Amino acid sequence: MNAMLQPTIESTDAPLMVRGLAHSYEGGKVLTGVDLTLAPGTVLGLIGRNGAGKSTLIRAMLGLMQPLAGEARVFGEPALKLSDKVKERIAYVPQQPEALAWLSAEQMLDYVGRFYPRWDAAFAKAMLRKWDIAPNRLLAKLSPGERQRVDLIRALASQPELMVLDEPAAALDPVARRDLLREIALRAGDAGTTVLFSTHIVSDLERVASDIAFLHEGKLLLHCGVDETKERYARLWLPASMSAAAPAQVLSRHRHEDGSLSLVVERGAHGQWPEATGLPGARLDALGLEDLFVEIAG
Ligand SMILES: Nc1ncnc2c1ncn2[C@@H]1O[C@H](COP(=O)(O)OP(=O)(O)OP(=O)(O)O)[C@@H](O)[C@H]1O
Repeated sequence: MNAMLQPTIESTDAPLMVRGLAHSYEGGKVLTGVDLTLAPGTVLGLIGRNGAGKSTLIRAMLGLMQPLAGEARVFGEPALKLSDKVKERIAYVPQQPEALAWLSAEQMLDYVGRFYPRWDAAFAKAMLRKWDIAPNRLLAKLSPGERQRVDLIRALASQPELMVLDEPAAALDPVARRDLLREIALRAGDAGTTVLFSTHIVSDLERVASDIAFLHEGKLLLHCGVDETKERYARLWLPASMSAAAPAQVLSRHRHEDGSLSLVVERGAHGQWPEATGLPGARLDALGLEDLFVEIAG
């Protein structure tokens, strides 16, 4: 094989790796060429507007659906043909868990636990108590938030090397959400668990994620360290008289009624801001994560 075409060690061993992932539904294109490699121990927060394609990306990454194009690998194996050995190392919690709804919470956890060599039955029991789930209640009779809690307990108790959570906090109350974030941080810190979770809640990202990726218009933007975003991106405001000097490469561009421009700009390879930031009358503002997303997606 041509050395140039050989995959790097990083991409072949990565807990998750996708290249050129593209998918469309009847309504149109959702993913238009997504590349992502998750290094071991990363806690990646995937953010994007409703309908941006986060669930589709997650499902394609894990081989739960076949994308129209592209490649997805989990611990080096093709996602669509994962061996049982790799499946044991993964826990996935969908946005709306529905599986095994005819079992009680305790029955489901006992049953599923048999498939995981590192299953922590004591943890599962303790979490059911802590999160007020009656062990003998049927999953089908639980509220969406309770159902989501049971599935999160399942994921955590399996002590996976890779945990993928699709909007895990969506139906959780603030106390359970805080517990979950603490568990994620603990697992990532102590056991080096790799985590990917999608969310709309920027403060959750700031609390627990090491990295963020923003899914927008079918592509991943801003895939970088959470702390890095504040250093790397800013809002440049240019008065109308200077708008012709706006840089061509920007992440977003809004023209105001008075002709002035607001642009989200990025530092160059050597850490420099675009030249236009030095123009008389130009203003560069720092952006918090939430503002950054609103500027780009709004
Ligand atoms: N099975 C399907 N058939 C047709 N369209 C679909 C299907 N699944 C998703 N879509 C559409 O694809 C787009 C992306 O959906 P997806 O659920 O991946 O987005 P999301 O970012 O997870 O959204 P949300 O944040 O609202 O959960 C949406 O417009 C959705 O309506």
